[in-house]
Amino acid sequence: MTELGTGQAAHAAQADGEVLAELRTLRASIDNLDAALVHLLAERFKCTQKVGELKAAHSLPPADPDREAEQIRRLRRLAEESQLEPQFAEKFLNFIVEEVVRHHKLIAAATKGAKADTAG
Ligand SMILES: C=C(O[C@@H]1C=C(C(=O)O)C=C[C@H]1O)C(=O)O
Repeated sequence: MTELGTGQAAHAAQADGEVLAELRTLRASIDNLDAALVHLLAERFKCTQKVGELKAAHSLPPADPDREAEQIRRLRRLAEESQLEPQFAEKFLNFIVEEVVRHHKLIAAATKGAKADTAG
């Protein structure tokens, strides 16, 4: 490898500095977006917790496949419009819904147990 002249070395160091500055700026935005995602997910889970309690109280099934299919169709369309891979949007929703349904099953079991206890 050839040695860089003083001018070239200074130029390379400046370019590195600019690259690092851009990386830092982009990462600051990524950190803000990740924080927003966590907050959005926390709010979503607060809603789904209430849905789970409502369903358990009225003996409704924990999962609703028709509703899920409708949500997938909608999110795939929104993803396409936003230049996000629809397949990724579908996978992401399925990942969240799977966790929600797991919670709903636990709530249903706990509600059943509590009813059985009070039935004496
Ligand atoms: C939240 C619900 O329960 C489940 C979870 C869903 C979700 O996380 O969006 C959607 C449908 C159901 O399988 C619901 O029925 O609305």
